Amino acid sequence: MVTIVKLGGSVITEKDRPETLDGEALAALAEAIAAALDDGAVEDLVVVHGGGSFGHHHAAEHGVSASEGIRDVGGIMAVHGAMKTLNQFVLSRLDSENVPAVPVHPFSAAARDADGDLTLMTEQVATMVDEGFVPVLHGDGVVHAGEGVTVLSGDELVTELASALDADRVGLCSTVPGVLDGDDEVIPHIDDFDEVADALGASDSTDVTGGMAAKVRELLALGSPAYVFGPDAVGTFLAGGDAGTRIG
Ligand SMILES: Nc1ncnc2c1ncn2[C@@H]1O[C@H](COP(=O)(O)OP(=O)(O)OP(=O)(O)O)[C@@H](O)[C@H]1O
Ligand SMILES: C=C(C)CCOP(=O)(O)O
Repeated sequence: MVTIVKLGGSVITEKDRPETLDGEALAALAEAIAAALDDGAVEDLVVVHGGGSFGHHHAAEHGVSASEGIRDVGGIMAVHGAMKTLNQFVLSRLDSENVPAVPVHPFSAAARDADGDLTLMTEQVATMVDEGFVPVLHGDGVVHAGEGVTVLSGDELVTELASALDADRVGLCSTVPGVLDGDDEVIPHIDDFDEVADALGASDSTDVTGGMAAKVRELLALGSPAYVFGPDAVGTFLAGGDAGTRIG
């Protein structure tokens, strides 16, 4: 019974201030994860986190996105280094809650072909889970045939991992309480992109990977239901309840 949860970069960082952590938000999420593992609500857990003001700031500055690559090693390392720093904060916060969290840096475990299709190594993630660890992956740079290095979003990692590990539950925790309609009400269920396309926009802050529209698209492509919810609902999601918007 594998659960995958993505901690949105816009939740765990102050997205409009470069390389600024939202320590309180991260601590609350780490506590909720620890509680769900302690009381057995979740058995096998994989955590992914986004870029927030660590990844997206450097990606925008160096002109790299999920489709436009760069070859300048200084720029590549600025993005990757910032993401490793954020990953260290997440690991350390989970460790303080006694969650057995270990890192996986996707830069060294993934590649895109010339069409942009991703290959991600997942054997190590599966073995970590089998051995009782909680792997923590993150949005990163990825080597891309013909482009140099492009951005690999945490959302894309979530969908890859969900199929590879045959996940039972997938959740994206963002700043919003769910996917919102034109009146800012949470849409309880989405099973068709076109029905909600008009309401789906980009991110409010610097984000090179596409905001809510890209998330909904990726999650609809999954075989299993996925949820988009706000930080207050992470416990409900981990406990197996309906949180925010169900997609698929
Ligand atoms: N219809 C919509 N419903 C909800 N949010 C929307 C909608 N359209 C656009 N958004 C924007 O999408 C944002 C969520 O996407 P974003 O990629 O910024 O979040 P994240 O995954 O938490 O961050 P990161 O990409 O850094 O991990 C919301 O904060 C909001 O600004
Ligand atoms: C910008 C980088 C490096 C990470 C993007 O991951 P996301 O925040 O999940 O879209």
